[in-house]
Amino acid sequence: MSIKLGMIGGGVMGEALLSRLVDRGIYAPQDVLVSDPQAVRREFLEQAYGVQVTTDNRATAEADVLLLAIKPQIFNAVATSLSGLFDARSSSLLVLSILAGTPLNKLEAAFPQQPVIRAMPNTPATVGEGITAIAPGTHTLPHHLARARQIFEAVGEVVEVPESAMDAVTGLSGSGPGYVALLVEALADGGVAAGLPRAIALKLALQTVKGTAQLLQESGTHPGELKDQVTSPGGTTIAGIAALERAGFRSALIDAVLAAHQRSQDLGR
Ligand SMILES: NC(=O)C1=CN([C@@H]2O[C@H](COP(=O)(O)OP(=O)(O)OC[C@H]3O[C@@H](n4cnc5c(N)ncnc54)[C@H](O)[C@@H]3O)[C@@H](O)[C@H]2O)C=CC1
Ligand SMILES: O=C(O)[C@@H]1CCC=N1
Repeated sequence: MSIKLGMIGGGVMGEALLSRLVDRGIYAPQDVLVSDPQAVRREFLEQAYGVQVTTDNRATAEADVLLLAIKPQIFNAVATSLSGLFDARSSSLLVLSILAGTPLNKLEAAFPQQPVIRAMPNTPATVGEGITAIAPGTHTLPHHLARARQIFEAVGEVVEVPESAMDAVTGLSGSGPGYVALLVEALADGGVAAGLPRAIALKLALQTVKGTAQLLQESGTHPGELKDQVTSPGGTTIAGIAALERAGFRSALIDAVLAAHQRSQDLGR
C-alpha cells in the first residue's frame, strides 16, 4: 500500500481539505489514507471520495505528508498512539497540524526530528474560498513550506506568519466563519422582523454579505470609506449604524476575536 497523504481525523475540517485536494488532483484518492475511529465517517469518506480508510493511526504515518485534523483535546492520546514510530524512520514525514491552540513545541515533541508546520485554515476551504495561516517549525525547510502552501492553496489563500501569531489568527479567520454565519442569520432575522418572508430575508442577507466582501476585496476600498459611500445624510444607513453603535456592535466583534484568541491560548496549555 503506497500512501502519499495520511490524515488523522476525518471530521468537518479534514473533509473540507480532503475533498478539494482530491478534486483538484493534488492527491489521487488511492494515495490518501484517513484514520478515524468512527465507522460512519470512514464509510462516508471512502464512498464520497474514494480514499482509503483505517482505524490505525500508525498506518497513516507511512505517508510523505501527515495531516493532523483531530480535536486538540485528544492530541495527547493520538501522540501516544504514534510513539516510537520515528526512532527508526529514515525518510522525513512532513506533519501539518491544523489543531487550534496546540503549539509547535508540543507537536515537535510528538514527532521527533520531523518537519512540522502549524496551520490554521477555515471552513470556507470547502468551497475553495478559505484562508490558511502557516507557521514553520524547527526542522522545516523551504521545500516543506512550499508543499504546505501547495496543499492549502488548493482550498484558498495562504499567509505565512510566525507561530506567535497563530492564536490571534485562530480567533479571527479560524473562528470567523462562525461570527459571519451569526451575522447573516441576525440580518435575516431583522428582515423577518420588518415583515419579509424568511427565504427572501436570508437570500438578501447572504448576498449582501458576500457582495460587500467581494466589493471591498476587488476595489481595495477601505471599509470605512465604503460605509461613508452607503451613508446618505439623514438617510436610512446612518440610522441603522447608530443603532449598531448603541448596541456595541464593533466592540462585540473585537471582544469575540479576543475571547477566541484567549481560548486558543488556553487550549495550548
Ligand atoms: N471546524 C473548523 O472550522 C476548524 C477546525 N480546526 C481544527 O481542526 C481540528 C478538527 O476539527 P473538526 O474537523 O471541526 O472536528 P471534528 O470533530 O469534526 O473531527 C474530528 C475527527 O477526529 C476523529 N477522531 C477522534 N478521535 C480520534 C483518534 N483517536 N484518532 C483519529 N481520529 C479521531 C473524530 O471521529 C472526528 O471525525 C481541530 O483541532 C480544530 O481545532 C481548524 C480550523 C477550522
Ligand atoms: O472552534 C474551534 O475550536 C475550531 C478552531 C477554529 C475554528 N473552529
